[in-house]
Amino acid sequence: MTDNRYPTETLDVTILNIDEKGYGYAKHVHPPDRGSNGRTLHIYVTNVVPGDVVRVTIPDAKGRRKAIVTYDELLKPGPTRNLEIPTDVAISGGTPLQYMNYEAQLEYKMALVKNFLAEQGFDSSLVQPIIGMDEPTRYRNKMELTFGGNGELGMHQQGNFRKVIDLEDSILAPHIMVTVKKIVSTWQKDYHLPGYDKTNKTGLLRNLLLRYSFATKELMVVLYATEGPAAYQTAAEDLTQRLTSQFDNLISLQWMKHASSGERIQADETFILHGRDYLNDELNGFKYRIWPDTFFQANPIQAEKLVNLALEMADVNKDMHVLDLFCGVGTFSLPLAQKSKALAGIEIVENSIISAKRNAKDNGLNNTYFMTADARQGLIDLKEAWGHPDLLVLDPPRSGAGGKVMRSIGRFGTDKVVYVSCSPKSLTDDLVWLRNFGYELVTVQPVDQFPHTTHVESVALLKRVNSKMQ
Ligand SMILES: C[S@@+](CC[C@H](N)C(=O)[O-])C[C@H]1O[C@@H](n2cnc3c(N)ncnc32)[C@H](O)[C@@H]1O
Repeated sequence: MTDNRYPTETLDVTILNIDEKGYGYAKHVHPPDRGSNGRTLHIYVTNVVPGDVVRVTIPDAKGRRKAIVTYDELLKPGPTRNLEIPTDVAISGGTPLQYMNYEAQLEYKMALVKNFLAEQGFDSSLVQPIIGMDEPTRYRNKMELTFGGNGELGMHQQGNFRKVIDLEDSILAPHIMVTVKKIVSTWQKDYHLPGYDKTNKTGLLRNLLLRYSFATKELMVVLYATEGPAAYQTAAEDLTQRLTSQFDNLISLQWMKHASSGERIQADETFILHGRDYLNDELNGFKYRIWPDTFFQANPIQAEKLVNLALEMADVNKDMHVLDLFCGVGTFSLPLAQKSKALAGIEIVENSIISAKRNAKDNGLNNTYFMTADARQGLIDLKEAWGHPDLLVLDPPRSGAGGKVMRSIGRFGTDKVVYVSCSPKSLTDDLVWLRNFGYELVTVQPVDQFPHTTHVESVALLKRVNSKMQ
């Protein structure tokens, strides 16, 4: 029911800045009157850049303090707007910065890293100029698409997890993935297969995972559905035919049953429709086997730079024992092992450790020791099983390592720590812990791992300057 005291208002506002989630911020102070008492309305707008003047429609404007909206009309573009991108393109949650020119995106990310560190009293001049991409498009080796309830196949709308925007094309996806997407969408329509409706929890098709190795050219296609393929035999065979006839490099086509209502993409049962269940990839000259659920760096061009930076900061030699905490399938471990005396890796996902061991073997490395464990417990057990490292490299998930793990690292007391982070906020929080244990921040190198998104990766080097224990 509409509240007549607070009618819908149309406002022309100027975007002041872009927040850390990619929303443009504008504010509107209502003129003092009976309805609002001069109250400020904070407006968060999608698809904008700083300085844009946009017209927005806000329901119940005077009754709110905050509104998240998409603009109706761009009245004047801001100075950093990339005018080559059409302004009427609906934007998915994946690329909130795509309307900003690339130089400005890099500046925005530099400022994020510097500001988070400065807020906690670190010297922001230690932050080196960000390393961007020469060609910042179509860089992803993995795309996870979602089927919507109305025949869409694409990405979630920014700020609305229930709405899927059909993906005609994506600035992030290699052309081959866009072609696969089109074939799968046509196939879905031809067989009238319903997409999964998250609200009613009905429908068949849930997600489409695409992996493509730029190095080996191998292509993997994985379909997630609420049922297995048995009742859809003809459709499944035809999908196989459509894809294999188009792509000689399709080395894996899998149908995964995912029956539970949980949002996280997962497989209760695997059905291989074509080829094998993994893909071969390469990074920094090392070979990796990647399964559908294996974590692997998604931008290989920037990931190679990241690994090289970590190696440079680590400055390892053949006398050193190195620990790679949160090691995954060994992206940092293998290059570190090649240059050191011995390397240990700790990781919580058992399949990743199985894969890391195999990857070490496939690459002829025999000085590695991999352990499936939670980071904190792993640090305790490692000393017993393997000894004390000279250097610790860590690459935790976006949420950071957290206080308990950082305190354990502080007590562990290696002379040098190389911290690879995908969130400047959690990096800063974790570095505060290390500072309390007598570590000094030497340098921070941001890397733009994901152009057009708000994410920024950083590699930080820390040295222990006193052994003060907390
Ligand atoms: C950002 S990824 C880095 C992986 C690896 N360094 C790479 O580049 O491929 C973070 C890794 O931490 C692992 N992880 C998450 N929580 C963990 C925990 N509590 N203990 C150990 N590993 C954990 C994840 O499974 C994931 O492989």
